[in-house]
Amino acid sequence: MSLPADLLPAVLDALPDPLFILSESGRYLAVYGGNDPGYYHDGRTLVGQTVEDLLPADKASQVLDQIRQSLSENRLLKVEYPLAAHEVKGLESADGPREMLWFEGHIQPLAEPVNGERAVVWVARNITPRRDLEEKLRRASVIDPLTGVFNRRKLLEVLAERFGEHRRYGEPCAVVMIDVDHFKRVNDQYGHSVGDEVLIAIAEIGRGMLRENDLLSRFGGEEFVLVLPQTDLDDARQVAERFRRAVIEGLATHFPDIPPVTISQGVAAMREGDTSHEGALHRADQALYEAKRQGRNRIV
Ligand SMILES: Nc1nc2c(ncn2[C@@H]2O[C@H](COP(=O)(O)OP(=O)(O)OP(=O)(O)O)[C@@H](O)[C@H]2O)c(=O)[nH]1
Repeated sequence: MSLPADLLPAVLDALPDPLFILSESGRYLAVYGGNDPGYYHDGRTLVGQTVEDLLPADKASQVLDQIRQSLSENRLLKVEYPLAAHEVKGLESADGPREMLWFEGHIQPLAEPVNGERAVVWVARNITPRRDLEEKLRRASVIDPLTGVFNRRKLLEVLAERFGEHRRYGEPCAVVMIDVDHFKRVNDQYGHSVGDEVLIAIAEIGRGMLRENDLLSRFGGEEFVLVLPQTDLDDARQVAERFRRAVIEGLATHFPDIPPVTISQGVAAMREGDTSHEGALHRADQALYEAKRQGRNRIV
């Protein structure tokens, strides 16, 4: 059984995702489907105009390139791109989502020219929820959920990168290992949730005082690691000292009812002879151990 031919326009209009017929020169020749304003704006007003008339210059030129690529390779081309209604002339106040959306475009050359010009069928699917989820997962894979600073996995990734730069270009890089002193007592006397809040506060204090390229990470438990690119041992020691003071002051303000909480820190720098990033990390860990041994609340 085949569908009656006169049903075809209704079918095209019922397509869940919008379908554009675009000429090689970027003119919207027809628009079908995509009628749900929860996902799409009504694109019928675009017909007759070109992508250069309607889109910001960089996006228009990207669309033209993609149309030409699909035509010249004569194949289905899949692309992903962000676009917001306010970027498309004529759609600024149309019904539909207002935020920046992500689309997956499927571009297929048409077998026949239209008005003497080659053309493509461009189906645009709103994939914003999927992109949002991907972004959340990407963040979750590198962020410590309690404190919001980077996790150990990201730390090791960045340290390896920095070590590469150190070995190739001699870029200095310092590592500071930080451990909360007598943290078990905080947990035991004031409860685990107060302990958690102390860790969150330390992370916040750290984030507030670091440079953009510095990386603060939670190594595990009550241990944090700072990576300081372009920093030698002396400068790193000064950063650690500022951090030590900031933590004491910050925690005293946040938690006036608990005795002062301090941190011990081990500082090390990448150096010649290191065969991996593990070298500086290991020395920082040993220095931290020594700081604890010497009585805590100090930097070695
Ligand atoms: N609240 C809280 N406590 C944690 C977390 N992770 C680890 N801890 C606690 O951190 C404490 C670490 O204790 P220890 O390794 O004995 O060290 P410390 O008491 O800090 O003593 P020093 O390091 O020797 O100064 C343990 O009580 C752990 O349960 C966490 O995510 N939240």
